[in-house]
Amino acid sequence: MLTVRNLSKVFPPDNQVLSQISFQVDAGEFIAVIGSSGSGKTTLLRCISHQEKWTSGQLIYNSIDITKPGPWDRFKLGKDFAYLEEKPFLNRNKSAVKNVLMGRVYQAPLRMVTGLSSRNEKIDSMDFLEKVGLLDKGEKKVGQLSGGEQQRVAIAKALILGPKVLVADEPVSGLDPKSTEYILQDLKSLCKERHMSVIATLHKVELAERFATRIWGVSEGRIVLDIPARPLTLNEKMLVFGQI
Ligand SMILES: Nc1ncnc2c1ncn2[C@@H]1O[C@H](COP(=O)(O)OP(=O)(O)OP(=O)(O)O)[C@@H](O)[C@H]1O
Repeated sequence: MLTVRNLSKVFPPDNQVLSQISFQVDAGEFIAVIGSSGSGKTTLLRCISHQEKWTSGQLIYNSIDITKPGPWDRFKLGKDFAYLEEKPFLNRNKSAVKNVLMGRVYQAPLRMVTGLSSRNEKIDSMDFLEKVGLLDKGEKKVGQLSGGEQQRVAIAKALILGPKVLVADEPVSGLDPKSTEYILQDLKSLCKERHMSVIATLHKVELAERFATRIWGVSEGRIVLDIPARPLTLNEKMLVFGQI
């Protein structure tokens, strides 16, 4: 479904952050990306989701080369790829339902500007909030929700366009164990039930081992480990993190 060949990224003037990365992602995979701070995980995710320009390499999505997307490809990418930043932008003064609807900006830009939404759109938005266990908080202002709840609103917002690929940078960083469990379980179910692919950085190895279907270990801008998810051996941890 998604193929990357020889992705390299150099930040000017000469900071080579990713080197010759290649991989293939199938529908329904939940890939956890682990690695030390500064190894290039965020840059990799930003490149995959076209948040960052590639220095070289090729990106093929469903047999189409989208390395340098034109306007139509960009529109399609906006629908099929969702990028969830570590600190996603949410409007704290608007309700959870309204925030989720803002994820529809591609489909109804004018309505999003005017702030009006139809009854059906509201129901759609509530459906997605229900999926992340937040239906009862739909009318609350986002600023009044906990960090974990806000993250779940951001996930619902990312999901409302029905993406095929969700790229998430540290979706559970700073969250308590219960919210962490809830969100990762959610993502896992979405992969299984909707055949969505998730590529997410996770700072704790045991979370990657428990929830993902595949683990990538990134070190110095390369994927040095690519295995079906299972408990890592000490050698594998050393390969990814160096001396531990
Ligand atoms: N916009 C940028 N301009 C220049 N250098 C950058 C830029 N973004 C990232 N880098 C550099 O790329 C390297 C990798 O950063 P990246 O954020 O991808 O690492 P990471 O593995 O996600 O780290 P962390 O776990 O701490 O978030 C770092 O040395 C960083 O300074």
